[in-house]
Amino acid sequence: MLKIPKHQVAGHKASDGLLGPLIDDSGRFYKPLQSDERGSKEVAFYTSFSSNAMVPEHIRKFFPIFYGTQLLEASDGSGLCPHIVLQDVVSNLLHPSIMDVKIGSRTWYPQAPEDYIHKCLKKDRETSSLSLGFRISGLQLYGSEESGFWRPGKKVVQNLNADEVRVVLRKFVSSYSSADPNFVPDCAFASSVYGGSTGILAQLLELKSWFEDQTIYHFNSCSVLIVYEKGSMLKRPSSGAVVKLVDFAHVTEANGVIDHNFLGGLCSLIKMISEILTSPDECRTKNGLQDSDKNCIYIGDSKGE
Ligand SMILES: O=P(O)(O)O[C@@H]1[C@@H](OP(=O)(O)O)[C@H](OP(=O)(O)O)[C@H](O)[C@H](OP(=O)(O)O)[C@H]1OP(=O)(O)O
Ligand SMILES: Nc1ncnc2c1ncn2[C@@H]1O[C@H](COP(=O)(O)OP(=O)(O)O)[C@@H](O)[C@H]1O
Repeated sequence: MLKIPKHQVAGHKASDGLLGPLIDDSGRFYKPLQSDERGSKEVAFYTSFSSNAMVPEHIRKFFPIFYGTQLLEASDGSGLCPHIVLQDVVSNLLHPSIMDVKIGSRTWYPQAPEDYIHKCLKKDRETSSLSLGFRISGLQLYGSEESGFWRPGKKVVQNLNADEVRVVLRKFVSSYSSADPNFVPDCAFASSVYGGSTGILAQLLELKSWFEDQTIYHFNSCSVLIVYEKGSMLKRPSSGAVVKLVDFAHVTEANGVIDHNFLGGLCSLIKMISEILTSPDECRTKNGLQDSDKNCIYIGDSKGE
């Protein structure tokens, strides 16, 4: 049976009669094709990517598996609508902590209509995209059985400045997560989630080495999803943290040109995560009290939509 995903952190959502993705119990994620060219462009990307022999095999793990398209009853009640059928990358997780990081200081693509470029430019300027080369588009952090999930509002998350983004990347791997403004990130899981030979940093570096070479696609406005199961982390120190790329509605052909925009944003994210690994204690003062100026950035709760 199709249902609304519980763990979707950004993008168009299926609720209140709106068109959005659906999932089922078999581990598939059904993303409806938007009525303009965005849907068909995303299908075209997945079709091209799936059969492109120039894409190295080890890079495919960074993309959800593509199972074609399927006509399904749309979530908004408008009737049958084609959906892109994808691997649901969080289907095997009970308490996933998820971060959607939109990569690139520029989220528009050169051939886009002028009004669309203006809309994107405005968002890029008002968020950390311009200063950092990426912005957090959506976030959910699992705290504990008692506190459940912390899902700061979409606009609040997107409008974080560079310093606030730094703190959120620390909170993402901390043992406690909440909207409490006094919450000081302890980075307790930094080494097991971000670090290690298979952790997030290693995966991002592997992806980066491909982006240093690949001149097939420009991944405009595409996101890196960072996911790990915190529930199990509380019991055993193995996070199974993964990086997946999502949202290919604005991918364009690279025509032999490096995707500098994506590569630059990726390098910036890598640098920030590396810094957390080299100084995980930065958020704690020597006597254990919080440094309220620097570390206790309150990023609101789920009412901030
Ligand atoms: O707010 P809007 O109306 O610009 O909505 C954005 C969408 O534009 P649309 O309205 O469909 O043309 C926009 O769609 P496109 O990327 O332009 O296809 C995104 O869904 C964006 O969400 P996110 O930044 O990817 O998480 C959406 O942004 P947020 O709602 O997350 O700000
Ligand atoms: N394959 C997937 N499996 C699980 N969740 C996904 C998948 N693709 C996207 N999502 C979730 O949906 C959100 C929005 O996806 P996205 O493709 O960016 O949609 P939109 O085009 O509406 O912006 C992501 O932040 C993530 O939470």
